[in-house]
Formats: sequence, C-alpha cells, structure tokens
Amino acid sequence: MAQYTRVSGSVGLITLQSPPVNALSAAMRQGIVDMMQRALSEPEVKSVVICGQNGIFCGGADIKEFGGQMSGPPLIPMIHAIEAASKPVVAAIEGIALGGGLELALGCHYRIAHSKARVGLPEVTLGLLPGAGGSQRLPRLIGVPAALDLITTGRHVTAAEALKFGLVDQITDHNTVNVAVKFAQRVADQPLDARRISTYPCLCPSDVAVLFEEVMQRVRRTARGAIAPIACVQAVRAAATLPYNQGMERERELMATLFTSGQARALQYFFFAQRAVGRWSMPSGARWDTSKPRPVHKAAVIGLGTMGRGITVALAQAGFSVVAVETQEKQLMEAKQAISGMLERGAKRRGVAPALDKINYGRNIQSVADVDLVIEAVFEDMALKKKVFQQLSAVCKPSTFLCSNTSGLDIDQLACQTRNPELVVGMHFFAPAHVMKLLEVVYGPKSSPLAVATAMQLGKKIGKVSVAVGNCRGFVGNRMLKPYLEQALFLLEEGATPEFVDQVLEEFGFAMGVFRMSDLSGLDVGWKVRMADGLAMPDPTTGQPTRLRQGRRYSPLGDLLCEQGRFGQKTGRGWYQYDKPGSQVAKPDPWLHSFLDEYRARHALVAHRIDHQEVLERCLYSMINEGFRILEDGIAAGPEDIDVIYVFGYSWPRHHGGPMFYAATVGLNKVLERLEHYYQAHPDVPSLQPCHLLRKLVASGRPPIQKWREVIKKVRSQL
Ligand SMILES: CCCCCC/C=C/CC(=O)SCCNC(=O)CCNC(=O)[C@H](O)C(C)(C)COP(=O)(O)OP(=O)(O)OC[C@H]1O[C@@H](n2cnc3c(N)ncnc32)[C@H](O)[C@@H]1OP(=O)(O)O
Repeated sequence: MAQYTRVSGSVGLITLQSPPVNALSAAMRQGIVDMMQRALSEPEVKSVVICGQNGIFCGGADIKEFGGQMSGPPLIPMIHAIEAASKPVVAAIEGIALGGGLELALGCHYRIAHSKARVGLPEVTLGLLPGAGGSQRLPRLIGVPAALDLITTGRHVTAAEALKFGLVDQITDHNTVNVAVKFAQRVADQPLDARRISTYPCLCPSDVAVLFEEVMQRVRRTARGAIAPIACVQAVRAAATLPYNQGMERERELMATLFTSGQARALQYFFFAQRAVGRWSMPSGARWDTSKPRPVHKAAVIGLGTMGRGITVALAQAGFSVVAVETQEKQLMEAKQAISGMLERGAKRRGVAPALDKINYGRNIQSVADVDLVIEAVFEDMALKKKVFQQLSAVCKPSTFLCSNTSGLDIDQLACQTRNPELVVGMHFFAPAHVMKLLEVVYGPKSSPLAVATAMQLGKKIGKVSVAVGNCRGFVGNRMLKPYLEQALFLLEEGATPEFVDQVLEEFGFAMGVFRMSDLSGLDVGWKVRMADGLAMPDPTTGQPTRLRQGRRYSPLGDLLCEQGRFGQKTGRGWYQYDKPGSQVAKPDPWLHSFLDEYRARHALVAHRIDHQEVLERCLYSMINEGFRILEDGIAAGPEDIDVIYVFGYSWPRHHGGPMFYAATVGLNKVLERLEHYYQAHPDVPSLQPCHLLRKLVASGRPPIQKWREVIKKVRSQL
C-alpha cells in the first residue's frame, strides 16, 4: 500500500501504491503512518518525500469504505502527525491530488506539482466537506475567497492555477519525484515552524462578513436543497473566525452531520452509478468489455436545426471532422452563422482557437459518402426520417454507422430502411446538445454490439455520459416523463395550479417544475406528437369523450392551450404568462386560473385541496413505477442507468441520487403502498398501478439497490 525506500542517501521516499487512484483506504493510512514513523526514526534520513505510484498522487479517501464501519488509523491525526514531523516532508504531486489526497499534501511542509497535475477538494460533490483539516488549512494557505470558491464548487484546478493561488510551491515539467527529492535535500536543514499551515493566521478581506453573506446566499440559491455546499461555507467561516483547534472541532461537527446524511449516501451512490453505466450490457449478452468500438475519424450531421447545430458543435469541439448537411440554402446559411458563433464563444471561454475549420457545410446528402458515422437530426417525423435513412444507406460506405437523434421513435423501423441494419443505433442528445452531458445510445433488435460500442465511445469522446438503452417509445427518459407530465395535468384538473405543482417540485430540487419546463421546451412539441398518435382532439366532431382515450383517463388541457396559440415562452403565453415572446420570467396568469375554473365547471370536476405530499407522490411515484416497468422490460440494464439519465438529462436533483435510488430511500414498501392508494382512487390511470417488479422487490424483502439486478434477472427469466 505504501512503500518505503531511501533515495540519495538522506531522503525517505514514501510511495502510495493502490491502483487505480491510490485512495486512502484503511490499509493505505496504516501504511503511511508506519512509513512516516520509519522515516522519522532513521537518523540518516533528513527529509521525506511522499509521492504516488503510476503518476497519480492520490484520489482521496476510499469512497467505497464510506458505506461501512470505518477502521484503521483516522485521517486527521495522520495528517497532523505529518505536519508536526521534525523533518521536512515534501508532497510530489503528479496526476491528481483530490480530497483527502490534497488534505494530505496540505499537511506536508512543501508541495511540488507536475505542470499537468490537477488538484481540488471535490468532497462537496459527494455530499461532504473537506473533513480532514482541508476546510481549515486551505483558507489559511490561499485566503478565504479562493478557498470558498474551491471548497463550495469542488472544482479541480490546474497546477498553474494552484501555483498562482500559492497552493503549491513549485511546478515542474520534469520528473516530479526527482525534483521533489532534490528539493527535499535542499530544505533538509530549514526550520519548519513557518511551514505548518495550521499555525498560519487566516487572512481575511476587510469585508469578510459581507463576503460570507453573499456566498451563502448564492450557495443557497444554487444548491437546490443540497446541504453540503452550505456546510462548506460554514466550515470556512469557522476557519476565518475561530482559532485552528476550534475550527477543527466545527469541521468535525459539520462533517459528522453530513457523513450520516441521506444526501451523502445518494451522492456517493451516484458517483459509482456514473461509472457503472460505462459497463453497459445488452439483453443478448453483449457487453462493454467484449465489444470493441471502431474508430471514427469523420462524422456527418444531417439537418441543422437546434439539435443538429449543437451536435455539430460538440463533434467539432472534440476534434472530429464534420460534414454538416442542410438541404435548404437559407437554413444552411443561418445554421453556419449560428454554429460559428457557438464555436467562437465556446473557444473564447476555454481559451483555445475555435474549431471552425473542422466543419464542411453542404446541401447535398451525397457529400457524406466517405464519412464513418452519420447522425441524422431532422424533424421528429418518422416518414421523413425513413426517407433520410434510405438515402443514407444508398449514399454511404457499407461500413458507415447510421445513427438517429430521435427522442423516442422506433429505431428498428429506421434500421429496416437500410442495407446494414446492424449498423443503426439511436443517439438521443438533449438540448442544447453541445452543453447537456447526457446521451442515450439506443439499440434496436438488429443493432450490433459493434455499433453500440462505437456510439458509446463517440459519446465519451465528445464529453457525454452515455447510457445504452433498449428500443421502446420514448426510450428511458421520455417514457418515464410521460406519467409524470400526465399526473401534473390531472392535478390541475383536480384543483391544483401550475405554480403550486412547480413550487413543490422545485422545493424537491428540480431546476424547474414541470409546467415551467414545458413552457421552456414548447407546448406544441408534445401536441404534434399527440396529434400524430390520434390523442389530441382539436375537432369535437370526432366523437371521442374529451377526458378519456382508449379506456384511460386523458387530460386535454395541454391541447386546449395549444389550440389557443399558447405554446409557452416562445409565444409569451403557456402555463404562465411572459412579458413578451422569448422572455424567460414566468408569471402566474389570471387568465389560466379562470380557464381552469371554467374547464372544471364544464366537466363537473370539483376542485379539492391538494397538498404538497400528494403532488410529490403522484408525480414522482408514477414516474418511478414506469422506471420499474422499464427494468422489467429490460430497456435499462439496471437502476443506475435510469438514475444517471434522470440526473443528467432531466435535472433530477443529484443529492436525491436519481428516481430509483430515491424510491429505495423512501422505502419500496411505502412507494408500493402509496401507488396502491392512488390507483384505487384513480382506477382509470394505469400508470398508477404498481408494476410486477416493484411488488416482487417488496416481496423479496426490499434488497438494497445494488442487489436489484438479481431480482430483475429472476423476474425477466420468468417472463
Ligand atoms: C467523519 C469521517 C471523516 C472521514 C474523512 C474522510 C474524508 C474524505 C475526503 C475525501 O477524500 S472524499 C473523496 C474525494 N475524492 C474524490 O472525490 C475523487 C473521486 N474520483 C474522481 O474524481 C475520479 O475518479 C478521478 C480520480 C479524477 C479519476 O478519473 P478517471 O476518469 O481517470 O477514472 P474513473 O473512472 O473516474 O475512476 C477509476 C476508478 O477509480 C475509482 N475511484 C476513483 N476515485 C476513488 C476514490 N476516491 N475512492 C474509491 N474509488 C475511487 C472509480 O470508482 C473507478 O473505479 P470503477 O471500478 O470503474 O468504479
């Protein structure tokens, strides 16, 4: 775990050895304690260097240990002992020093970093704070404003930025360990009193109280109910206002609260869930580790509307050559201008040259003949998409992967238009496609593991978190959204207002409630889909009962708004009113309230008082129930896939872990019981009927979420 060698005669070199990131597990901590004692006891050793194996200093505490009983030497006394050592200790930082890894380096007397290293205190992203002295030492070293920035955001900084802050003493392009060893020899006789950060005064700006007030307000606004960022500010405030020992005591108290909180458990689950989705599998048994992707050098995007533009930018920014096709001259010119602007703004932000020369524009689909992969991003219209796929199949190399950026249409139908259906997959991007992290990679019954592996790899290269999912209407994300939206409309029919429903969902932690989100996306989008499905009924002569479709309850409220030209933000009216079309400030609309009253009267609906609990349970549990159906159908391989999709694609609050993790936290028996209750009250709403897998999980004793896959496998094998 920690290896000890003597180098250059007088330097004790402690090397952290625990792949992949030299995490500070119990064994590692024990190793460091033992090796430090050895270095301090050897009279020939005049100074010590701590480094990490394989070019990685340390990724922090071992997150896997957080779930169990902590054992081994605790981190705080270990770091204190290093700081108190009578011989200089130098941290040689290569690769990363994160969390407890950076706290360990802050306990050393000097820090030398490689120029490509990154450092940071990302504990906040795991629902914690830098609880091994980091919240007390960092402000003492780099000042309160910079420490607040790093600790409340958890962002990683480059070695150059760390040097500017005074967080490291030197950076080097050479072998960091060699440089650190020479440095350690040079400082061997230097006094150490001035190098112990815990003894530094915490230098504060004169308006420190105002600073903390401003930061606290900003953090509360952006935290969306997460408690760790607030505790981080409180811990830094303790550093700024209390002597070190008292600050440490405050750090300990705050950490103890966070450590045992449900939010920390949710965020730590989510850390591993993000990594688990990379280990995808298909019902055929094909897997990430047995399916090799094919390299993609040149890609094409067909259709340069909002989605096509974003996808083009994402590809070009990642260094791919892109052929961007739009058949209409005017639209092509507009798209070119918009894409160039997006690339230029992005490049300015990142301090690099814009990748304008990566893109060739064309109006002719023939221009994609030599590309390795095409992403079709035309309108969400099956007939149009089929035509494009027929053309692509005729024009492209036989080996070209053909992908559709559809948000829910049948991939199989598109694959059937082509010569090589095994090379067809869905690549469902989320708007704005160059910003949003999520990509659903959709495999149809004919998609090959090669095509899935290639799309997953491409997603990774353009910075997306890619999740492989099966082919069904709406895939995972939009399929689960349907019952959620449906419940929100039913709640309006029964007496709620859009403002109240949104308030409850926003208090839960969504960035936007369902109605504000619908106004932003445009109400006409769903209306067109419902019309194509024969659900929306603008013509009363069709004879369908207004609030019933195919024997199920249906709410036409969204259709009625669209019939009035209320499409949301873009028309300045939707579920809310806006000062002008395009404005983003949603205001309650008295017209809408009267409209709802009239609607209820027309349909003899008696408004009743709907409380917070009912809104949350009906919206979330109906969505979660659909999530269980998705697992039962094998559309998602595991709960982690659903949770990652919801956090990255639908602004589900990360500190609740994702819908499936949330269900586990609430208790599956409780979710089941409430669904039964609501289904009894609304027997014409099938999405409220608890699904078989949920019942099965409850019947099998509510296993932890990590064990759900075993139950799912059993349920699926019985189908
Ligand atoms: C009252 C109690 C007091 C207790 C005090 C405890 C104090 C804790 C402070 C902390 O240190 S919390 C941990 C802070 N560190 C982090 O948040 C770093 C997390 N890791 C990352 O950000 C990334 O993994 C990375 C280090 C930047 C590397 O990224 P890369 O993309 O190269 O690889 P990954 O696929 O992400 O990771 C590879 C592999 O390693 C596992 N892993 C990474 N970090 C840790 C860790 N800190 N502990 C355990 N395991 C870790 C990761 O899960 C991957 O493995 P997998 O099998 O593929 O999942």
